[in-house]
Amino acid sequence: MNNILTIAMPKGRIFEEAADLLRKAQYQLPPEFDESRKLILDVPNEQIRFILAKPMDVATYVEHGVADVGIAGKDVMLEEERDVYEVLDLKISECHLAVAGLPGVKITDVAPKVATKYPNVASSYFREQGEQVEIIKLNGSIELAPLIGLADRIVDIVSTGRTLQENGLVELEHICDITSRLIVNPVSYRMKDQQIDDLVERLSRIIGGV
Ligand SMILES: Nc1ncnc2c1ncn2[C@@H]1O[C@H](COP(=O)(O)OP(=O)(O)OP(=O)(O)O)[C@@H](O)[C@H]1O
Ligand SMILES: O=P(O)(O)OC[C@H]1O[C@H](OP(=O)(O)OP(=O)(O)O)[C@H](O)[C@@H]1O
Repeated sequence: MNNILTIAMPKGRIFEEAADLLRKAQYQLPPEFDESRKLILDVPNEQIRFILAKPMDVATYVEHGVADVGIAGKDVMLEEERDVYEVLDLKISECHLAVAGLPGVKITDVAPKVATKYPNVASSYFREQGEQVEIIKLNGSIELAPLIGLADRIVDIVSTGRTLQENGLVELEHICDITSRLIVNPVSYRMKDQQIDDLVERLSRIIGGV
């Protein structure tokens, strides 16, 4: 194992907040970080490499050890059980998972349809509630499903509530709060303990506001 610490960064909406956190923790970031289309970026004269992945895939890179650490939403961690350590709540990209639907609709089906990007989270939530449902997996624009008659309800991320509101939907049940987490490959944690402890400590100081 080499001495370069590879950090898997999620592209998309977490990216900016995560990069800000690293900058505040005095990490030097690659000069072309914000505007490049490159997917592997090294920091000159530092033992750090960044890879840019889809948010849903970050834990896959970390689990397979091609990235030592990564930043992933708790929603992703709940949906796909991964053999990684979740070491720090970064308290960024705050949102929550909720059940939503059209207001005032009485569901009479034995197994109402639930559309979601999170089939495992949704299945276990309704199982715990003792409700039988049929899960329909979608990859985005989840709010469309009840509007067009594909599903009776949805399980999705809510942040400002704007998407629900503008589509005439209401939140019915709060499932859990979501933030982004720092995740670590178990072997890397043993082999690169100093670099990873340093990262955790520096980030903790920023998150804790010290
Ligand atoms: N509206 C939101 N507000 C705040 N955080 C969000 C919101 N939607 C998602 N998140 C968090 O950000 C993470 C990444 O979301 P993002 O939309 O960038 O990726 P994605 O869902 O894979 O989108 P896409 O498939 O369009 O790339 C999610 O896993 C979740 O933790
Ligand atoms: O409460 P709000 O602030 O409106 O945010 C919630 C929306 O954000 C996410 O969608 P995203 O923008 O990632 O698009 P998607 O439909 O492609 O998943 C999520 O799936 C909701 O649709």
